[in-house]
Amino acid sequence: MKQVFRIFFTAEGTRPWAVLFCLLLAGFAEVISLSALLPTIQAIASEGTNSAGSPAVVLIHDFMSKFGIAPTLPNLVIVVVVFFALKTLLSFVALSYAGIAIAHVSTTLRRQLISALFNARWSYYTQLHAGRVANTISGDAAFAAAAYFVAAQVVAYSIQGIVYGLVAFLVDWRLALLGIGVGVVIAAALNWLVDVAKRAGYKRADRTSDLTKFITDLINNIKPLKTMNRYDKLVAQMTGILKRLRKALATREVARQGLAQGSELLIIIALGVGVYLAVTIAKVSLAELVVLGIVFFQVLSIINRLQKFLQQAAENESAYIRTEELIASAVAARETHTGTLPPTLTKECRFEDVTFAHEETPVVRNANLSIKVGSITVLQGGSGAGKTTLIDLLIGLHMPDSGKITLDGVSLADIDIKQWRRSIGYVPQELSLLHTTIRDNLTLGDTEISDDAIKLALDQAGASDFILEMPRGLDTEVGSMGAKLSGGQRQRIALARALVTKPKLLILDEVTSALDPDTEQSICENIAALRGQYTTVAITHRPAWTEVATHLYKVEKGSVTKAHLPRKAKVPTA
Ligand SMILES: Nc1ncnc2c1ncn2[C@@H]1O[C@H](COP(=O)(O)OP(=O)(O)OP(=O)(O)O)[C@@H](O)[C@H]1O
Repeated sequence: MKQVFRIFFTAEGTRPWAVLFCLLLAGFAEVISLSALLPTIQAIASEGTNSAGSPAVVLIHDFMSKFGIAPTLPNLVIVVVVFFALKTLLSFVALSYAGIAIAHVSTTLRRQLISALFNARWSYYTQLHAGRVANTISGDAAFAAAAYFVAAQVVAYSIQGIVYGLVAFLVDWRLALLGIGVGVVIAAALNWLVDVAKRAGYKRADRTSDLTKFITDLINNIKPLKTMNRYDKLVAQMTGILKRLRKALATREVARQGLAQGSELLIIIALGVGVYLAVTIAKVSLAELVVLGIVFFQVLSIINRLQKFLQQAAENESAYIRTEELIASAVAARETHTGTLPPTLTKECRFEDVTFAHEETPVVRNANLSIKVGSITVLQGGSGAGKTTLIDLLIGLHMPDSGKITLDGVSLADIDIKQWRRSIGYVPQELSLLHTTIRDNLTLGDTEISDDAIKLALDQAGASDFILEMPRGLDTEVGSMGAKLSGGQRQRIALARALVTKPKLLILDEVTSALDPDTEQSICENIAALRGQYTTVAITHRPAWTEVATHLYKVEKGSVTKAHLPRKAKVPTA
């Protein structure tokens, strides 16, 4: 219940106080309308002034006399109808607004999540599961918005419940107390079903997330799994998750039905007992009995609906909480670069005694190296030696634990890191393309990149020929993660993507590992011909690269040493 109210009052951009104000006004209108009902029925039944002393009748008489309206039957009927219509209109406005705000809530949550994710530091992504993000963006955010709407309904019905309770007090306080007592007993008796639904809601959210994470992993690894026909054990694990999800859904449904049927039964019993006590013990008049009957029935059905909405809110609350948790974790992992200086690269990038550890494990130890502008610097070393980590430090994805990295003598810590990254062209080791066209993979949505720039980058990356042979050329769809292309074609498109913005620094991590020697040779020569224009750092063991390299460093267990080039760099004349 606490969470439900928190969601209603804190969901961004939903104007909870305006909604609450409308609902309170609606409640006030309903008190007037219902209070006018008692003298109206008395007048119709010609019961005279039997209940003239009832607080409800006093209230309505006072109210009407304030406005100079005589308490005649037609006037009373008008008050009942007008104020009931007013209540309906205000409730309609408040709940319609809350309904419209659903889209706003889900959009806001999604926007917050996307923004937080893209501003998080690199180490956060290494733990983040793509499936969880996909599940939250597509599913949980929508459920979370539903949680907000249901929370608004809970608030609306809570106010209505209070209003009816108040009217019951105005008619006959003893019976009102009895009715409210019965309502509380019914609510308490069935509350465990709300808890059951809440637990089922959390299980549903977690199992759905597990399922999405699992299936995302399987699809990403589908080729080896299918090739080796080894997916059956993993699919069996997924069946386990499906079973648990089905159980959570079944529990939720049983709890829902139990609540619906159970509360109906208890309401009928309570009404029967209430009418009997009202007639035999309290000896209320017919008019009072009718009004109390209406009020009781309404109070009990409000409790019924309130519990139903509370149950729904409890089910959906899990999605809201999980979405908030993911946003909070991404916000907590926000990159904390404070540098503001514009990056320049006219002389060199330097590593000065740089040390870095992943968690507790040292990966880079007192590294010193210099990447001269216009050079082709090759890093070589065994697997796990720390080459990619050195590059990640240069990009600013990690910050050194000690020592510093400088650009033209200025510490990277003082440089505007986003601007620095805008001047880097990067081809990662594990490359994967976006599921769109070749053109979109090159421009990455930047409409200012011209077709001429694209053509030049493709030529430099040795990708023009095979694209020209494709019937749809640049508009060819590359498939999921680029699966419709060969490994070498993907590498060349990734290289063209890095070159298309004419970066200051070109970082190539095993960029030609999937290419035949001739294609690799021609790419190396292209890069060598561009030596004056680009500063290139390449992680590679391929001889074609050492032939064009101007500097060579060996990386072993995180230590960097300068090495001699096997032979003088062969630099073709441009
Ligand atoms: N995010 C991380 N968290 C913890 N340890 C990591 C992380 N990334 C890399 N490592 C560890 O750091 C070490 C260096 O990894 P790195 O990727 O820099 O090696 P590499 O020289 O590029 O290897 P390869 O040639 O195989 O790609 C490895 O032992 C690796 O397990």
